[in-house]
Amino acid sequence: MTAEKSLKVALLGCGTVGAQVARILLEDAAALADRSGAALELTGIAVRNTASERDVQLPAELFTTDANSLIDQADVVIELLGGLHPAGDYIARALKRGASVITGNKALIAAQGAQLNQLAAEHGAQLRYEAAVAGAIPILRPIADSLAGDHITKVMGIVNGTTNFILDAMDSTGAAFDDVLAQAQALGYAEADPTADVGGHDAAAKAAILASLAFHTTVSSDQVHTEGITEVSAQDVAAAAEAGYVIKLLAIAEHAEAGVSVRVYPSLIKRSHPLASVRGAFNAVFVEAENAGDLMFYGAGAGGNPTASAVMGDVVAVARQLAAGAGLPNGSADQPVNLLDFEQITTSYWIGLSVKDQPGVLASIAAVFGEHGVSIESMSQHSDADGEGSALRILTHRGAEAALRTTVDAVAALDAVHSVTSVMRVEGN
Ligand SMILES: NC(=O)C1=CN([C@@H]2O[C@H](COP(=O)(O)OP(=O)(O)OC[C@H]3O[C@@H](n4cnc5c(N)ncnc54)[C@H](O)[C@@H]3O)[C@@H](O)[C@H]2O)C=CC1
Ligand SMILES: N[C@@H](CC=O)C(=O)O
Ligand code: NA
Repeated sequence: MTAEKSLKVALLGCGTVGAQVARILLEDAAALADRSGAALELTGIAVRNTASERDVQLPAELFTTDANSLIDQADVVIELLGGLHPAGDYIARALKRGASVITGNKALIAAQGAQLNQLAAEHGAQLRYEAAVAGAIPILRPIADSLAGDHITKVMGIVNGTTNFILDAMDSTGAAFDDVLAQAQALGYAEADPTADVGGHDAAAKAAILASLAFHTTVSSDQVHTEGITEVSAQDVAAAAEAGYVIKLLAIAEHAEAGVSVRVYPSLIKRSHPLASVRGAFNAVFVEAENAGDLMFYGAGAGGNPTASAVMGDVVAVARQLAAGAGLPNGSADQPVNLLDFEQITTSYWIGLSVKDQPGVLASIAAVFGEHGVSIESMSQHSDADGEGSALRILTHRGAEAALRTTVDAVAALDAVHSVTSVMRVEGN
């Protein structure tokens, strides 16, 4: 079948993801036209340097440094530059012209998604960003469309491939943090500035987008409590493994009666939990909804080809709408929600202590927990590596974050305690 309509597609960026998107647009042109109902004509690729060497061979005449001219003649703009500027300006320019936009830029959407969605709606354009969260995994459309008739109560998952790759390698091979990060960068998983990955900010942007769609509201990344994995040591990983746990960087968005909480932190989960088996740069997202119950989405969370697949899914969806001449409402109604302070959330703690090996120590520590109303689920004691004292590991029942923190501070102040060697939250118990 030959498509009668033709849509001009402008691509901004030809890095890890952009190059694969260009390849698919050119290689799969016939199939894409069939599925879209319109031929997708790649009119140009905006880059910084037209003469740069690239991994994918693409026709030289497509490259330009003039992004604005490309945007100004496009029906569809694919933004794969990353960063807030100039990506945000280019997207706004396209939407104001009524051109639809596809992006994988979670940092931008988590910061300015509400304004950009508004701009799209005002100009009858579409803005789609499935690639921005959990790479290839279809997660935003299931949340925004398939579950639109339900009430989502919780979204919890591993949404950063780089940190999962690092934590997995530390767990399975005992590899050092820096070596594994370099591998993740070479494989195209990491952000241009990898501190966005290891500092938890990339996952926080994704958590904000997930919470916004799941709870029909606007949550921005600066409202997400964010802790990265830079403080997770090889000793933490080994101690967790010994106790039957694995450490994962989790993004959690919860809608309870008291309000909404959105947070990212490294967390212990039991080895038997499905999230524990998410290896390498894979991602997995659990969604709990009132009527649907529990759903799990799993797949490649990063990398050029997987992410390009999500981009292309959005391109075809947009093209179908444009070919059919139909408009599509963007996102869902913005409802105000009460965002909880991080101190108000409930979680359980796994605490490692180095203590003096003398009578009465356990009783004094247990007393502090009792005084703060935090109950202990289990406690184990081993000799310290240096034989100077004892290593204690305490798992608490769920309690308010504020109470757990004050308890740790009070325990640290005890004479019998040399140091607090690790504090980590436990999820999925
Ligand atoms: N790599 C991955 O696994 C994933 C990436 N993403 C997102 O996709 C987007 C692109 O990511 P990657 O392809 O990995 O990044 P990248 O760094 O490999 O590619 C970006 C390209 O854009 C170019 N660029 C930046 N600013 C420019 C400008 N002003 N004008 C022209 N060219 C410019 C850079 O030189 C680079 O070649 C980012 O928003 C990223 O967060 C989303 C999901 C997964
Ligand atoms: N840097 C990100 C890329 C995908 O979003 C990651 O590691 O997950
Ligand atoms: Na996705």
